[in-house]
Amino acid sequence: MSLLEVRNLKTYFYLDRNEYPAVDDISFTLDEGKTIAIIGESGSGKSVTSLSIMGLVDFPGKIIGGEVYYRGEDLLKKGEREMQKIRGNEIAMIYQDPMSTLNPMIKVGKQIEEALIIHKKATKKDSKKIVVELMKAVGIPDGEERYNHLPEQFSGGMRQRLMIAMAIACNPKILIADEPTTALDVTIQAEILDLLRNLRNEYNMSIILNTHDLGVVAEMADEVVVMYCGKIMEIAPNKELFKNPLNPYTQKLMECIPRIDDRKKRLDTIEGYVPHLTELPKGCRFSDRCHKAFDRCKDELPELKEISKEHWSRCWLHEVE
Ligand SMILES: Nc1ncnc2c1ncn2[C@@H]1O[C@H](COP(=O)(O)OP(=O)(O)OP(=O)(O)O)[C@@H](O)[C@H]1O
Repeated sequence: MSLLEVRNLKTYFYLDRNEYPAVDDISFTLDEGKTIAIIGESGSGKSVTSLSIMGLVDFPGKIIGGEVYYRGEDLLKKGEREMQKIRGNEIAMIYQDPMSTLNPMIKVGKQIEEALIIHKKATKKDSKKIVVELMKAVGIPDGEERYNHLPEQFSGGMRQRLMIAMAIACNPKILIADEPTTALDVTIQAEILDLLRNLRNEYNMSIILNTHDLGVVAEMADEVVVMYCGKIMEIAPNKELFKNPLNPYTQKLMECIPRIDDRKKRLDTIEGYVPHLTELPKGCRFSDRCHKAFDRCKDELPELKEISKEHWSRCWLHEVE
């Protein structure tokens, strides 16, 4: 049994009496100790997928179908109380902007401690010791002293480390990292990725990594899910995907991989733009921008099919090749 199994998940937004399929019937599994990367341009549904797993989708969004099995139990059937026990404790999330998680008015040590006191019923004395250890584990020395500092006294990279310390405080089985390095400069990005990799190995965590950055994917992921406009376009093991991208969308993303001397360039250089959910093409969602599209692509949505072992792709080209 996989640690996490997302099955036919559908999360739609409801605006002006219309429904918009932000996440549209997606399935994937995550095994213990593994990292799955979800990639795709802005608006493809990566964050909404993560929020759906965490039970954090708010109005006007709604999960309207599917299952999210964690250790065999469907999280979508759990009430808010049960989900509060799971969030932070079993599945934790880090975001692009640490200040969305850190309270600017509260000492950082206290903030990291909170989860330990709530979920692990740790005493004040024990928890302070654990917090100092956690700070050390994420690369913040002098924890005893820095425990009492406010978030503003830390640099951007250090705040990211604090957020990671908060996320791993209860030793979660799954860490969801939503664009964890996008806002950081290149050297700090590399340090944070190293940290995540080390923590994954040390704590035997599984990671769901949302990113635009294929360089990050190549270094971190065991498996890759490529999303576009709410649909999975391709899934494959990491090496296989980079060696043999089957879907024209993935191929285009790969063409946009920044060169080593230009790492900051992001993946938004495919010609055209991601259609808004209000104006999705009738057929394949990528058909308007696809260099290989033909008539059928404009009219009918292809299924996601296993083209070779563990390598799935959604494209009519596979039927004619
Ligand atoms: N609160 C909301 N109300 C309406 N639509 C929303 C809301 N949140 C997300 N969406 C829509 O859902 C779709 C998926 O958004 P999502 O944030 O998951 O994309 P993403 O792949 O994570 O993009 P990014 O890389 O920019 O974070 C987008 O079309 C977005 O406009």
